[in-house]
Amino acid sequence: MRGRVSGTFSVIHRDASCGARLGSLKTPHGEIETPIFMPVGTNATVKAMTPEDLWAVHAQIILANTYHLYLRPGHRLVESLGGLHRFMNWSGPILTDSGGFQVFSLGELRKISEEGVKFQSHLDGSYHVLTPELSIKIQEALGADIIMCFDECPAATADYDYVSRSLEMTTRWAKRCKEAHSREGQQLFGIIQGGMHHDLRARSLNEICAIGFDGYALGGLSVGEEKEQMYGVMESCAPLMPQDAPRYIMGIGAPEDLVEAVWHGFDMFDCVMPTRNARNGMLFTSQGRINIKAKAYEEDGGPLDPACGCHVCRTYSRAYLRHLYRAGEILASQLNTYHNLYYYLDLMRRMRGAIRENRFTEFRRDFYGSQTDNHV
Ligand SMILES: O=c1nc[nH]c2cc3[nH]c(NCCN4CCCCC4)nc3cc12
Repeated sequence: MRGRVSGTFSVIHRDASCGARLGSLKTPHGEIETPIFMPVGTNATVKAMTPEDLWAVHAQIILANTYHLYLRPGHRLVESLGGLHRFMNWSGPILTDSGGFQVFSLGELRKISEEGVKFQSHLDGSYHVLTPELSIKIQEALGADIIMCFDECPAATADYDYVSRSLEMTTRWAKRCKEAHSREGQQLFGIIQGGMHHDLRARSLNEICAIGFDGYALGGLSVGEEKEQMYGVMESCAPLMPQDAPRYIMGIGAPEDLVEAVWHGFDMFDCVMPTRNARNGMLFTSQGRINIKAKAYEEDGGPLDPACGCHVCRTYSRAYLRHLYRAGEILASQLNTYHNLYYYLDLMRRMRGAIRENRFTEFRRDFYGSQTDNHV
């Protein structure tokens, strides 16, 4: 069992008007400025983006998934070829999710027990058992800079008693994960559960923090709950979480969710929204979301977002992006993804600037005013 990787995270500045803070997180593959958004690279690729594109949109750290890489191509193969960084030619930091959430969102015929989760692969129906120990060994073999404890994410509809019993097992699994983890320099984050119940959240938070990890994540969110419930959990948990460790909310989220979470004092985020929406023609702009396939853009020779400095907005017209999408061209996914990730990462950069200048509360107010969400 490894102790905490000391001295990797420091809070550089706090905005006195709210919970927002500027941080620095050191990893074996580089230093990360927080608050930060992590593009999702599930199968060892951020879909439609080359590593060069990721650097160009100022990505600092990306996420990959244990469940997917274990099933295909296999963590031992990736390890034998030099690890995930070498395999995908990404020299920056990587965080891997532990697989529990994906087993429940993708796996077939799952059976959960104290040992772990039995499931059938969604790829070929083969049978597998994912345990806390195996999840840690897979993530160590992949060589991620930050790895996550194996946990259970209860459905948003789970009742109080189920959520209570589930968080207790997640705590027992977290202890097993810490016991199994031995890779020097690799950070292990704990995951806090408890559903939408503030008393259960506090219990899970105290139990996970008592074990001691290099960072702490809120799990069990963005699973279909109302925004008010999500924001309520953020508000109740942030003040209870260690001040001197990174705070990560898994699966979050839309731009407005990121602004709200940073305001409460969270540091790290991941979500498929910018990349998945891009492939569906839903693009994020300074004026809100637009649907590029709308007829309104058929003859629009202007930039996707006049306020955006990205290569796509400086080079192509909305009419061209609409044409590519309607023609089913591969370039549509590439250009749309490039812009959406640039928008997300530039939003994080703008939030860091607002914190640095103690004006994050004003930033949050102005952001809500700007998002007309016209959905045209
Ligand atoms: O409790 C969790 N433990 C481990 N990993 C997780 C990943 C998660 N991802 C999400 N939500 C993803 C929601 N996303 C939003 C955009 C559309 C596709 C689904 N919640 C999560 C909770 C967990």
